[in-house]
Amino acid sequence: MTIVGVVGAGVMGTGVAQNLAQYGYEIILVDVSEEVLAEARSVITRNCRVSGLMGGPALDPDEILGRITTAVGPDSLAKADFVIENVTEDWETKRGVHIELDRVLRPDAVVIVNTSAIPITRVGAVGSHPERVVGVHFMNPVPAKPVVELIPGFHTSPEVVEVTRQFLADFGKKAVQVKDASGFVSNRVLMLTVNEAAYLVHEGVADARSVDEVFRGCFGHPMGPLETADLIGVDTILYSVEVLYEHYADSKYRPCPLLKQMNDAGLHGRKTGRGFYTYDTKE
Ligand SMILES: NC(=O)c1ccc[n+]([C@@H]2O[C@H](COP(=O)([O-])OP(=O)(O)OC[C@H]3O[C@@H](n4cnc5c(N)ncnc54)[C@H](O)[C@@H]3O)[C@@H](O)[C@H]2O)c1
Repeated sequence: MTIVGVVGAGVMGTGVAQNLAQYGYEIILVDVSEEVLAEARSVITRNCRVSGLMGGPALDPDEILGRITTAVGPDSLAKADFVIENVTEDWETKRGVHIELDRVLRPDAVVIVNTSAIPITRVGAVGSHPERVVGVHFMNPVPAKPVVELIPGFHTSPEVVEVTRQFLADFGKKAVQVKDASGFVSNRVLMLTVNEAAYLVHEGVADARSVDEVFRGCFGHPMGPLETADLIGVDTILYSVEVLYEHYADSKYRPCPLLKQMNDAGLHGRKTGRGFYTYDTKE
């Protein structure tokens, strides 16, 4: 039985854990506190209940949660074959977690980094086995998105890339391999778009609803950029734009002040019930 550690039980970690559990994997889901893990279990329960209604498979929450063990801190990951790290998009946080993972994991465990924009080579350099560190940029919501970006770092071994590609295929994900450049393919474009859309609201050119309506109505996008920001998390958008700005030292990635203010005010989007739009968090 393949054991998968999932580190970070936020928007992405809960999606990754649920999706793997749907395929019968045994999951150890790790975060910083019992409170966060309890909330993660309720999010997974809620998402399983609505899965069938949203066009996904009908899921029994008890069966899915029965395959997910939760733990505070990384020590229980010593037996994991794969670890998927999904912690906050902040370099010092990711760095601290990878130092810990390097300490507890078996040397042959594969370490998958789920990040919006942080270069995989930079993460690999934190531990003593950069050859087993590989990037996988999952899309949100994870169970509903069949394609991911697969990103080898400078030192990632070809064997680890192939083992990861197969592991992804085994839970229904097609991997598009891209090179290790901050933001990869998807977020070099998406984060610029969302950041510029936030500037339109910040400058009073249009309100959020009008911005999104232009993208949906004129271009046929299923969601506008600001609805997408709320789905991703306004905090994660800001952190990702900051990573791009710092990495490329290019002013085209200058973060919109409105994103900073919303982040400070706790308007993080769907996960906090309010972002560019307001949500019923019990949905
Ligand atoms: N939200 C998206 O749409 C999306 C899509 C693709 C990739 N990503 C990337 O996935 C990663 C996670 O994003 P998210 O949206 O789930 O963020 P999130 O803020 O929803 O969740 C992050 C989780 O990490 C936890 N965490 C922080 N420090 C930790 C530590 N030391 N040990 C264990 N857990 C810790 C937090 O408590 C939180 O539960 C980020 O790198 C992000 O850029 C996000």
